[in-house]
Amino acid sequence: MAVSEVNNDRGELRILEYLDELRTNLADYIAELSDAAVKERGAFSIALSGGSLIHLMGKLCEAPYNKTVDWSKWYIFWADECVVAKNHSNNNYKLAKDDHFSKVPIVPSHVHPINDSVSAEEAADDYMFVIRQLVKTRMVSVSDISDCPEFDLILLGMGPEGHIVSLFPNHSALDETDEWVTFVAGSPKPPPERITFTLPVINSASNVAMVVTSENKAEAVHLAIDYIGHDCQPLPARLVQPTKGKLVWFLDKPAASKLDGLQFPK
Ligand SMILES: O=C1O[C@H](COP(=O)(O)O)[C@@H](O)[C@H](O)[C@H]1O
Repeated sequence: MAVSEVNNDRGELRILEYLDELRTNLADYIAELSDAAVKERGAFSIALSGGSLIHLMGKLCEAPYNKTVDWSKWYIFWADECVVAKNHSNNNYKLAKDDHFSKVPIVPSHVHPINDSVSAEEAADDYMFVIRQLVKTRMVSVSDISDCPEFDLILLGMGPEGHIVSLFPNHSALDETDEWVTFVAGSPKPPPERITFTLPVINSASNVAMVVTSENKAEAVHLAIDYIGHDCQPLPARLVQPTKGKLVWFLDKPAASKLDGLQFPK
């Protein structure tokens, strides 16, 4: 059973009782956005995070989506990446490829992993350059209100302390407004070196999905959605506020359990 409610300030909330329902709902959502973007402009630009999100989008490799989605029009990016080799278990590209993209007919040249053979700082610069080329050819749109790329969809997970991509609470990378991609050294969650989209890029996307499951994230979900106090720094997840785009939260019941005023039908 699903509770779907719109919270004007913090986007649309889709709360699913069972993980299997969440997986189907998420696959439907991604497939619909892909269809719409391909119809409108002939391409679908999607940026992924790592972690549990990748397993939760697994239904896209199954029927009917494996046959109905126009994979040849997908352009795939990573919203964050650990600075480790591509065959390392912490590599977000490897996770997505093993679980997902090796199973559907994506065009290999449309897949844009982060360079793993240079330093974190160089990898961030290099990735900005890659995205800039795709913006020039309009495979990635450009925002008309910032000079940022406007991805059709950015998929985000969230850590139990409210971090998104590799933007951690109270970290200076949260304040980065000049660069599209930045690097993080000494990440509180291993591995220590990462590269990440910055908030202006996330907030310039046409669609942003926050996909969060399990009870250990319930407090951070509450703070990111309900909390309006001014006495402390907001969680990174609360700073996800697309300027013109649409924000949708996909939550399971345990992750949503601390939301104010939430009632599941009996
Ligand atoms: O460090 C990271 O963690 C978040 C959340 O991961 P999860 O496994 O708890 O869902 C992930 O979205 C991000 O890409 C990753 O770098």
